[in-house]
Amino acid sequence: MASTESLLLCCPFDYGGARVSQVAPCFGRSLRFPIWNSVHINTDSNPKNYRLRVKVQMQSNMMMKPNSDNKIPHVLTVAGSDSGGGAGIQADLKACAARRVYCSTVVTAVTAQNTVGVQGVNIVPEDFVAEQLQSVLSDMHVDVVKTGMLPSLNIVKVLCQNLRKFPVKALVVDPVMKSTSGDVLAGPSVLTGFLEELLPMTDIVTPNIKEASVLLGGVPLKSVSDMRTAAKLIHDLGPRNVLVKGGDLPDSSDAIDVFFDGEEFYELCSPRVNTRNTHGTGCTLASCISAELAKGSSMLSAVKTAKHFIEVALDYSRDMAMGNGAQGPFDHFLELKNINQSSSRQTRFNPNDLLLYAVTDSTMNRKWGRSIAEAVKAAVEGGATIVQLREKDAETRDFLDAAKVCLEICRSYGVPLLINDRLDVALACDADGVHVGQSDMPARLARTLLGPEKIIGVSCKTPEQAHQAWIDGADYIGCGGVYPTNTKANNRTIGLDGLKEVCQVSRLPVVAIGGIGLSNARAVMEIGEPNLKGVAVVSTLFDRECILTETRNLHALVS
Ligand SMILES: Nc1ncnc2c1ncn2[C@@H]1O[C@H](COP(=O)(O)OP(=O)(O)OP(=O)(O)O)[C@@H](O)[C@H]1O
Ligand SMILES: Cc1ncc(CO)c(N)n1
Ligand SMILES: [Mg+2]
Repeated sequence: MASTESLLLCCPFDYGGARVSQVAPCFGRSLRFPIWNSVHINTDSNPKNYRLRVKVQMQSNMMMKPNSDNKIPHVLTVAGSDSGGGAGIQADLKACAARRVYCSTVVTAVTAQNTVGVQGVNIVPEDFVAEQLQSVLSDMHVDVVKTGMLPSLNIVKVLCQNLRKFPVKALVVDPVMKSTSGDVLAGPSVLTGFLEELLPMTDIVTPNIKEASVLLGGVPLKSVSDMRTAAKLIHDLGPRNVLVKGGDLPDSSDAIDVFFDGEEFYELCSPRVNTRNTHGTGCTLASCISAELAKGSSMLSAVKTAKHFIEVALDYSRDMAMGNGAQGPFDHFLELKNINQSSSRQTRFNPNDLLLYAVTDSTMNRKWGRSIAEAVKAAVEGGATIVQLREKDAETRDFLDAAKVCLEICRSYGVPLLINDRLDVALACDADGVHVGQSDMPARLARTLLGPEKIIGVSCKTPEQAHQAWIDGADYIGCGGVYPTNTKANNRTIGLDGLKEVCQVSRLPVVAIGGIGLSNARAVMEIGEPNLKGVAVVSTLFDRECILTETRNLHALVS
C-alpha cells in the first residue's frame, strides 16, 4: 500500500475558514506549492507539452474566481467535526478548496472519530450554533449553505430560523444520520425538524439508501428501482431536487445514484471503485454540489460534476493507507499530485552535488556513436555528482524518452538529473530540476512552475545576474565561461577574475563552467571562494573516447 503523509493540526476552529482550512493544504502532498497569482505562458505552440499545460492550467484553476460582482463563490457548511479528518467539516473544507470555492464553517458537534468508528460525540449547544450562524451570515456573503450532521432538533430549528433571516442562493442538505461504521450521528428526534421545516426549504437533499429509508419511515431500499421510488416520495416531502446515493447499495458493481428533479429521473452511474477509502464520500459529494452551485452551475450539472469528482478521487486514493480500521479517508487533492511522485528524489538540493557537474552534448555523442543514456551512465559511474541533459536539437519525444532512461540511471546512483532549458521535459519526466540561461524561462517562473522542491540553476556572468538568480529563487548559479570554449558560440569569457567577482557577491553556491578540463580544474577550485562548489564540464568528458576514465581523472583532481 502507498503510504501517506499526514499532519494532525491542533488549532482552534475559526468559522471564517482561515485556520481550519489549513487542514486542506496539508493533505495533498503536492500542495506544498504556493498559490500563485497568475501565470501567463503560451503553451499552445507546443501541444505535446501536456504536463506543462496541465500544471499551468491547474495553477490558474487553483484560484478562486470572483463572480461578476467581484464576490468569491462561498459555501457555508453547517456540520460536525470529524477528528479523523475524512468526513464532516474537514471533508467539506477540502472539497470546497479542491473545487476552488471559499468555505466557512458552523460546527454543530465535535466527534472523536477515526477509521475504526466514532468513539465520542459532543454536541455544540444550539445557542452557540446560532451565534456562529449569526456571525457568518450577518457579515459575509454566502452563496450556498450545505448541511451535514445536525445532531439535535433545536439545532435544526435554529438553522431554519437563520436561513429565513438570511436567505441564500441554494440550500444543500445531506441528511447525515449514521456513520458507515453504524454509529448514530443524529437521532430520530431530528426527523421532525427535517420533515416540518428543513426539507421544504431545501434545493437538494442527498440521502444515502439508509437515510432515504429513515426519511420515509423505514421502508428498506434494495434496488435502483427502490431508489427511484424513494426519490419520488422524498420529493413529495418538499425539497426541489433529490439525489438518492447508492454507494452502499449491496450487490451493485456500479455506484449508481438516482437524481430526481420533480419531473425527470436520472441514473448517475460510475464504476464502483474497489477501495476501503470511502469515508466521507457523502459529505464530499454534497460539498462539491454546493461548490458548483456557488459558482453558478445548474443543479444537474453540479451533481454530475460532484459525482465525477468522487469517482476520480476514490480511484486515485484507492491504495492509500491511513489508519487501521475498515474505512479510510481519501485524498481530495488528486489534481495536484505528481504522476511520478513515488520515484521522486526525496532530498533537497545539496550544494556539494555541484562538485563534478557533467553537461551532455548531442553533437559529441553523435560523433562518438553513443546514446545520451550511455554517455550519462559512463559519467555517473566515473564519479559525476550531478548531470544536466543539454540537448539543443533533439526532437521533444526523443529527448523525453532519453531523459526518462537517464533519470533511472541517475536515481540508481543517487545523482540528481537536471534538464537544460526545457521545463516541459523536466516536468514530464519528473526530473530533479532545470538549468536555465539568461534568455530561457525566467528562474522565478521556473520556480513557480516546478514548485519549491525542484533544483533550479541559472547561468550568470555578472554579479547583477547572480543577485537576480537569488531573488528569483534559484538554487545555484553556473558561472562562466571561465575559459574560452567551443561548446557555446559567441560566449564571452570572464576569466578567473570574473568568476571570483561573481562568487563574492553570490548568495547562492556557484559552479564554474567554460573551457574547464584536467589542465585547469585545480586552478579554478583554488581561487579560494567558499561558495565555489565545483566545475561543470562538457567536452572534457563527452568529447573523449572513454568518458568513464576522463570522469574518474577529473574527479580525482577536484575532490
Ligand atoms: N466504491 C465507490 N466507487 C465509486 N463511487 C462510490 C463508491 N462508494 C460511494 N460512491 C459514491 O460516493 C457518493 C456518496 O455515496 P454514499 O452512498 O457512500 O454516501 P454516504 O453513505 O452518505 O457517504 P459517507 O460514507 O460519507 O457517509 C455517491 O455518489 C456514491 O455513488
Ligand atoms: C462529523 C461527521 N459528519 C458526517 C459523517 C458521515 O460520513 C461522519 N462520519 N462524521
Ligand atoms: Mg457510504
